[in-house]
Amino acid sequence: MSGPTLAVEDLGKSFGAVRAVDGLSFAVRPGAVTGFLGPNGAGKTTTLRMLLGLTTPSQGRALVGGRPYAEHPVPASVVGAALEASSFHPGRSGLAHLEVYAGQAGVGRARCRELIDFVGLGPAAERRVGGYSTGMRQRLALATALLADPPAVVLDEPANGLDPEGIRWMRGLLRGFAAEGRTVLVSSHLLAEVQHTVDDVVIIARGRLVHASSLAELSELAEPETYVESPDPAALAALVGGRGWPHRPDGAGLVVTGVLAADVGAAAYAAGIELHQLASRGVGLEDLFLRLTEEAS
Ligand SMILES: Nc1ncnc2c1ncn2[C@@H]1O[C@H](COP(=O)(O)OP(=O)(O)OP(=O)(O)O)[C@@H](O)[C@H]1O
Repeated sequence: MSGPTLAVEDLGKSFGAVRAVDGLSFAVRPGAVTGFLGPNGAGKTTTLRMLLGLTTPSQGRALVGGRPYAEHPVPASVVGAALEASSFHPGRSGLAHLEVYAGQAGVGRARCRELIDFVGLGPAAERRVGGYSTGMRQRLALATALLADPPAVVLDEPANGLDPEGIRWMRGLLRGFAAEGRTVLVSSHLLAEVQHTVDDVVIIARGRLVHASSLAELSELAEPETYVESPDPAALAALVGGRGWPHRPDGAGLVVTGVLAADVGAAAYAAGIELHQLASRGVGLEDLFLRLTEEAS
């Protein structure tokens, strides 16, 4: 299976005075999981809604396999989407909900039963959705997205409400979809939440693109940090300052940025400075993510 490329080109959307999406361009390739990331209110949901033909762009276009979503003969068979897990009729059972959507997706009841089991809701299939937990609703939304076995999947904050086991399950599922060649786009406001799931990242803030690359390339931007502590803090400060290394005080020691622990240790040794602590503190990707999105604000 080879999924379609999802692309937005100079996409924009205003709600009155609010510029929710502002000249956004990026592409999402098949065969990979792409994380669509940004702080709350960055414009992720609005972008996904435009990609799925649910919101009309004020500018630019959103394309699925080279054409707008709505121009596909059976759009649900091209992209399966789960945008808002709360938009279920509370009085319907999970299975009945799936059956309502099965028609649109062109599939029968057997597929609904198969999917409800697949997402782990088998025992709750006949229960009213109104009594489902957030995690159960997420699973039901996912089952709905998968009805037509689509080659592309778009999920808005799919980890919300899932417990750690559920998150692991979701991760395995998405990795499996990508391995099959499908296009997988998942939004999140936390990079750490999807860090172990995604191959690529598209980061937005205030409706604008901040960064798009593979996760590996993003990781290279994260600078190493080294914590170092000496019984002679003045000598250590003089050494670090003399080398021109950016640093800041931290507790009894210093945090040196952009320099490996081995290099700090070697310099201290050469200068005859005793160290009591020397530790690498890789900058978390989350810090980098925060920096990138804050710089854009
Ligand atoms: N229908 C609407 N009418 C007015 N403003 C809207 C509407 N939809 C979104 N917005 C505004 O557009 C901006 C982007 O919202 P959007 O929901 O797309 O962000 P998001 O990145 O998905 O955020 P979150 O992670 O909080 O869901 C916000 O300022 C939001 O208040």
